[in-house]
Amino acid sequence: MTASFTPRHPSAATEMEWDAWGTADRRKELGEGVRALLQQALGVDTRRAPSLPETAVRLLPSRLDTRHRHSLERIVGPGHVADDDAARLRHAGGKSTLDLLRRQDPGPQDAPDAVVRPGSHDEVLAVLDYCAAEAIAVVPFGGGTSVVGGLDPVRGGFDTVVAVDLQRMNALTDLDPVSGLATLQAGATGPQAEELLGAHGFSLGHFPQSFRHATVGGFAVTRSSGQASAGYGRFDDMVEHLVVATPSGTVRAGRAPASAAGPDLRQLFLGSEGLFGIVTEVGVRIHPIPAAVARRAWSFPDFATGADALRTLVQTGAVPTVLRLSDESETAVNLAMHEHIGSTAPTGCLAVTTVEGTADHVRARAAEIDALLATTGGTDLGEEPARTWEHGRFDAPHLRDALLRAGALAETLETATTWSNLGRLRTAVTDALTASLQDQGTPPLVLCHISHTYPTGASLYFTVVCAQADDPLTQWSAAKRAATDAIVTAGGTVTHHHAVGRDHRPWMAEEIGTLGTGLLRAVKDAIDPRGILNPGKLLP
Ligand SMILES: Cc1cc2nc3c(=O)[nH]c(=O)nc-3n(C[C@H](O)[C@H](O)[C@H](O)COP(=O)(O)OP(=O)(O)OC[C@H]3O[C@@H](n4cnc5c(N)ncnc54)[C@H](O)[C@@H]3O)c2cc1C
Repeated sequence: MTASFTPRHPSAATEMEWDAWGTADRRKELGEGVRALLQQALGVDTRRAPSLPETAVRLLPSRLDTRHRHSLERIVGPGHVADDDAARLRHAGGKSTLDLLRRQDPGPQDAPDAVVRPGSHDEVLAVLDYCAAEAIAVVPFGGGTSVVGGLDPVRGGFDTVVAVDLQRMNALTDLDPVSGLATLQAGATGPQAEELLGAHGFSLGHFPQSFRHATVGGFAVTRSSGQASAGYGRFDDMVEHLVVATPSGTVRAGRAPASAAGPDLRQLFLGSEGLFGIVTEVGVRIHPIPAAVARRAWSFPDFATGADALRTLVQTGAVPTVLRLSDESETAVNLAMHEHIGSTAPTGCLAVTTVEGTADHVRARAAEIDALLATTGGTDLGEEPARTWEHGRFDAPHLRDALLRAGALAETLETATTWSNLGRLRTAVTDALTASLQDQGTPPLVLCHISHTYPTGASLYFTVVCAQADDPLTQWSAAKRAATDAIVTAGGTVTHHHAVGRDHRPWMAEEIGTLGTGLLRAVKDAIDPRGILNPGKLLP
């Protein structure tokens, strides 16, 4: 701890809608033109029933008995244990399309029996101690943005399950500007972290699409990757230390700037998805707020040429802060949504680069990047399309809500592989999604982009839109299963940044092998011998 630092809390976070992404003030509706297009091109029945009001949803009754309620209140304080239906419904799952469809079920829906909101590391420890002693399952809850079923209230053989929500733990507790290090409590959301660091002239540089609501602890335990990952790295690259409350005590993992004192314990907790403990504090590398930003958009004649250009950039070391490439379909859809891009952009594949830093760094690096992309098949589209992308980059999930309300099925999935395998994997996943949904009578539109790049490979992010079938949960589950099987067969990872949760769990043994899952199971048994933490997720 830096001697003179006084911990600071940020402004309050905004709470998401119970049945949609984000807050109501950002809600979007589809224009008549888009609805007509969905009807004509995909056969979407845009006159489907309107969404269910909250008053029509029934939950299974809470099983938290009065004794447990009073005991938990004694630990976290009165007012910080909620077992009313409004709180339980808002903690019943994450924000995948399956989650949002499940919220439309009049019920009875399953939900955690109560929501517990501790205010300190010691309170988290005491809650875990109590739950282990009383055999109560615990689902750690950050921002509630999981898209892989990581927050499902799985009881795992226990009678009672509680969500432990970290929203009260959102302070900046330490800052070392000389070393470029900050310590944040795990419940700070993306905007709260930026507000706290921004007051000191720093930024975290982590901007996933879920930035507005996801938390620092959630980023760590899901190994999140933000849109500026080319420049600032994945979240797991940024973590200097973690403090974790477990049913067996406290673990502090990691030491700056580096250490050779045995295996790196941080790696056990990064990606642990709440199975090994509750992360209460995250020490992160921070950056001065950039003095300058250069933005540029490019058009490539096809995806293969564009991907090759990105590879050349990354392997040459001329890496921008943001680097992304949309395929032909995604570019065409974006053009349809933003007519002003369409007036200047040729068809093909849109790429966006931004470079951040000091004015001199930005000028030199942008010139290097521009020269490389111009000689690798890119046509310079100027700054405007890149600005348009940046402006709307956190809003796409609202479009998904509007599509779902209009009778379309819309969902995303992601993977990563080596550069040499990228084309094969993209084709395999696109074909699997198309075949599965076509067979179900709902031919899809499949869009793809690259948004995270490495010297050895890149991620692929797919967006799927089609008409909703009568049972959209079964429809999407079948398509997702086909896509994940194709990913595994074609040599991709089951997840590049969304994590495993409940949805990718059936493929975990193929991903890391049976000895690998056995090793993780042994760690779990050592830390959480009663198995109360997040049952039914990550480990098969
Ligand atoms: C619209 C949308 C866009 C997204 N875009 C991106 C993206 O660009 N990049 C990306 O990486 N991800 C993205 N995601 C996925 C999601 O936002 C990330 O997985 C995020 O890191 C989760 O953080 P959270 O605070 O919301 O965690 P939650 O969703 O609350 O929890 C996720 C998992 O972590 C566990 N957990 C949460 N906090 C803790 C803690 N402190 N200690 C232990 N366990 C904990 C939970 O039990 C759960 O299993 C997106 C999701 C949505 C809905």
